[in-house]
Amino acid sequence: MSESHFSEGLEDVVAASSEICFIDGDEGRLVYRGYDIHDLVGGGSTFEEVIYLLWHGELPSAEQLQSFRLSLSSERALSQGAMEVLKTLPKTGNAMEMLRTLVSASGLFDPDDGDTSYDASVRMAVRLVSQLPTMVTAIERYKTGKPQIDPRKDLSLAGNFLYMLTGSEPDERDARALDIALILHADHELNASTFSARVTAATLSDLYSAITSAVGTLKGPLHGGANEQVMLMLKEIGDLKGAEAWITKALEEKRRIMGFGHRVYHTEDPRATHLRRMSQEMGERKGNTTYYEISRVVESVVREKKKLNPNVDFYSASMYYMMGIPIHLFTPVFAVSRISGWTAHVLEQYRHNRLIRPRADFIGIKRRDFVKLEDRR
Ligand SMILES: CC(=O)SCCNC(=O)CCNC(=O)[C@H](O)C(C)(C)COP(=O)(O)OP(=O)(O)OC[C@H]1O[C@@H](n2cnc3c(N)ncnc32)[C@H](O)[C@@H]1OP(=O)(O)O
Ligand SMILES: O=C([O-])CC(=O)C(=O)O
Repeated sequence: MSESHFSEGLEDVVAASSEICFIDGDEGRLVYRGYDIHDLVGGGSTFEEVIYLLWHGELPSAEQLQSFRLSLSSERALSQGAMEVLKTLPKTGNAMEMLRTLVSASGLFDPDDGDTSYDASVRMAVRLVSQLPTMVTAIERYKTGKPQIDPRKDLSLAGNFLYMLTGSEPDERDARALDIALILHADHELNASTFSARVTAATLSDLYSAITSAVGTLKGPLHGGANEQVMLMLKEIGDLKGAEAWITKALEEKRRIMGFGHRVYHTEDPRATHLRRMSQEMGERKGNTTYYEISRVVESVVREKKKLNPNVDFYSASMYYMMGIPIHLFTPVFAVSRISGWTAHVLEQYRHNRLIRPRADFIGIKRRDFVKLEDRR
């Protein structure tokens, strides 16, 4: 294979055709099924509407949305089997690893398990989107030794997540902020986790297997795991006074600054534009803008010295933190949103499937004479 065929990290390689999500990396546009995320957020769309849009290609009518919400909210409870599996996991375990395990285990308890039809996969997708928030909050309550809380059907997906996490009636403004964050994280074309879901689906493996692959891929700090690393960095910086010196030194030491840079965007990530404003608003409402202000200093130094823009993970970190979400749940919350995109992509893969199997640019030794064990030194 010649070198010209090879792109390190598959940069700019087109690996699938898709109708779901369009990114213009030069203009900084993110579009779900033709709708710009700025219009969805500004127009008062909801995460449930966006899930419907990603799956069906159209925004729902009021009637369709009502019945869609009902179908989602009636599938929120985890299976007894999945709850039993949770109890066997170490309480100190990494929350994303626990989520990956619960997703995988839930497949075995799904009533459609073993049914390889497309319709069964759609029913599984409904269950997964509905149950991921329950899995994440069940993990947190298990880790902290708190009693489990049954999901409520009358709340939005975002509101019910906050209710199950805290056990109290969610603040409407917090629920809407989370709802917007879920819209913003819902899909992003062939990002690493979606790609891994599609690779698994393309072998005609089941939806749970594909999503288990995706959760494992999202966990990494170069992908969804970056939001937790951002918050740990902001806490290490600690106060506004030392922020500029801290980040300048980190850049001098050639450290990778989490929450900055992107493979596709060469300009501001359009999601960061919303999340910057939301981080400020959340900080002001909760009476502490320190982490927002530190973030602004970090952003301005990284922009000036490295010409790198913040990505979706940078301002979501301080926004979630001020909302009271524990740092180790930031990436699981990303998964609560991205499950909508993952499932949309897996279903699209099933509809037009071909095995995904690239080649490697082999740089090892191609032929050697075998040496018997007794003759090796
Ligand atoms: C939801 C998401 O997945 S959004 C991304 C979340 N990940 C992060 O925030 C982690 C930090 N960012 C990064 O590591 C990268 O920008 C990535 C992984 C997102 C994209 O990386 P790539 O397109 O592969 O760029 P790559 O890693 O090759 O870096 C290119 C150059 O920019 C530099 N660079 C890129 N991002 C950063 C960063 N965040 N901090 C410091 N330098 C950086 C690299 O050091 C490299 O410099 P060099 O050529 O002098 O060695
Ligand atoms: O697209 C990517 O490579 C990463 C990203 O921003 C996302 O998954 O939201």
